[in-house]
Amino acid sequence: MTLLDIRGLTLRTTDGTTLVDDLSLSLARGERLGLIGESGSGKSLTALAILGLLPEGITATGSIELAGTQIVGAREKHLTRVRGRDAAVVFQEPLTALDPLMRAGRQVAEPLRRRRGLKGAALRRAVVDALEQVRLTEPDRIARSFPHEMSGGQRQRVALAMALACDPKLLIADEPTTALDVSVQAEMLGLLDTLVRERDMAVLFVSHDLAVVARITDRALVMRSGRAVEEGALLDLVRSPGHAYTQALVGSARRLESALNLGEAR
Ligand SMILES: Nc1ncnc2c1ncn2[C@@H]1O[C@H](COP(=O)(O)OP(=O)(O)OP(=O)(O)O)[C@@H](O)[C@H]1O
Repeated sequence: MTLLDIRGLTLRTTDGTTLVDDLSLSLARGERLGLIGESGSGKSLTALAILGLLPEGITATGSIELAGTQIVGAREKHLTRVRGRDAAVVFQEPLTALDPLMRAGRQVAEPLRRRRGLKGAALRRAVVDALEQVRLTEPDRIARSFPHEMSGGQRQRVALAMALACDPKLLIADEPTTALDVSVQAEMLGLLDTLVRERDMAVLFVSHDLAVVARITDRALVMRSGRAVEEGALLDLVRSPGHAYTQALVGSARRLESALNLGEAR
């Protein structure tokens, strides 16, 4: 069953510049897709458009149907219902999602309270549970900490806990590990893979790094200058890129060998 269906999505600035041009893609429940392309190719804007979170001055035309709701042109009231329940996002920089002045526990509590109507002791238990699920040791201490008192990896886990809190059908991960150092990055990708598998969630994984995408998904769409240039199985894209741009991406993938090995192991 189709969960996300994007048809002819075009994103333009008010001065008429086209940033994403006639993009179409679809994702079934539980399915995973990588969105690959170099910086500026339109990946993040596409991810934001799915949640109706486009920045001021950028307008969308075309269609984005998410779990039966048309997102393009939807009222904020409808979008609020969709966010968290149907789709949630984890960004590259967890500080985008986290309020620097609020303890982590309160931030994780917010979606749980709003969506599940939990309060008091039940809410406190759910917060600790959510922090444990993202494998944060000492969840009680983390719950009492402010973002600046945590490591980058811990902050990203808290952001992931918030995104997962309402059990969304689709998790959009926009370069969620790029800001982390390599060993923390590998751990985070492993965790993401496990949590999403356990929950049977669909994933749209945005990255410029083929090796990273290969850890999470085996199908990808390649974007260049706002357009989809190629889509297919990651292994096929790596082994026989049909488009010169994909070829260049593959050529520049520093850890191509590991991408292939991981792809084969899946
Ligand atoms: N608020 C904005 N107003 C005008 N142009 C924007 C805005 N946000 C992004 N853009 C432009 O839209 C294009 C696509 O940006 P987008 O952030 O989607 O790319 P990306 O592929 O995600 O790149 P990165 O990996 O660097 O995040 C870029 O040319 C960018 O400069």
